[in-house]
Amino acid sequence: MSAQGETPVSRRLSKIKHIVIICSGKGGVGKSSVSVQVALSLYASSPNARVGILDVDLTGPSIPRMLGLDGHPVHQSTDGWVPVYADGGEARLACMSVAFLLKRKDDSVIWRGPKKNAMIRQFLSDVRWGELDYLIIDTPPGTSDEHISLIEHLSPVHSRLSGIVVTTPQAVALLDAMKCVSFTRTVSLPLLGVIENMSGYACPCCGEISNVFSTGGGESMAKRGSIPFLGTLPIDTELVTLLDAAAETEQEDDKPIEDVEHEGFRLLRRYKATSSAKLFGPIVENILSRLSGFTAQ
Ligand SMILES: Nc1ncnc2c1ncn2[C@@H]1O[C@H](COP(=O)(O)OP(=O)(O)OP(=O)(O)O)[C@@H](O)[C@H]1O
Ligand code: SF4
Repeated sequence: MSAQGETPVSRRLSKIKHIVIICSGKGGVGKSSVSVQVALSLYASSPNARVGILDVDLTGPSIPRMLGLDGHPVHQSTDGWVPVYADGGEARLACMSVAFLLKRKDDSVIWRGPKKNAMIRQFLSDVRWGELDYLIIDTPPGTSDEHISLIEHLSPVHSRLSGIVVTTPQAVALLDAMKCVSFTRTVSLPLLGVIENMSGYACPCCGEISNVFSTGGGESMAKRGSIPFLGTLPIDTELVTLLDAAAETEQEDDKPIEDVEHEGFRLLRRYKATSSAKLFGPIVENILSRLSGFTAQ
């Protein structure tokens, strides 16, 4: 750290207004899908919004696949790694993930803590994020090496840091979500709130929400823990179709992947008009209003 308290991370992230860490107690509750929806909704919230999404789920990176960016190379510039832009030349939605660094998309990452820590430091200090309104960070489930590294490296920019906990309504997920909340308290990470995912089922024909399993558990957990509740998301088949369509982008044999109009562009164009975006609307409103409160603090 320099005399002024600056670090390579704080210098690199100096033009980012809000950094939001998305976590979950349990795996498979939809944390990465929610991270993508937060990024897409913030991107769509204003024609000038600049958003970054950093995937630190190092052993199970799924953000590039969900954004239709699988297979895109990351370029090195004299000023560090250039992120992959989901919106091409507009450069308002930047993405970085270990998946971009793997030779093959089914290669596995088997790293111990120190190597993960070094990778996360590099993502924060060596990626040319530039000016962003929001940097969304998708993390692995639970509270692991990745979370501890993130919190440590981000400590110089703590005043711009906040978190969101994603859970499903089932008791076992809620118990793990509460452990995650307890971790955020231990490391003094202020929470924007809790999102309850897969809460009921949205009928693809009429949009009616049916409560096939339990619902409301996330909200009552938030109440009990005195944490803001950001909203519920139903099991949403349109979202799955949308993200799966993006994931299925195949590179045409005769074109370099940078020249292919990848599914990411189409996803961005389509997302705003989907019922998934409408379902996410109240949540992104709550996030924006909580973030404006953070700035005022
Ligand atoms: N609201 C939803 N409606 C329907 N399917 C969903 C919803 N949220 C997530 N899914 C699906 O559930 C699966 C798991 O989601 P996702 O990968 O986002 O979970 P995760 O919590 O990030 O998982 P991991 O533990 O692997 O990090 C994906 O196939 C995703 O498309
Ligand atoms: S919610 Fe309505 S449209 Fe959907 S399956 Fe049931 S009856 Fe049909």
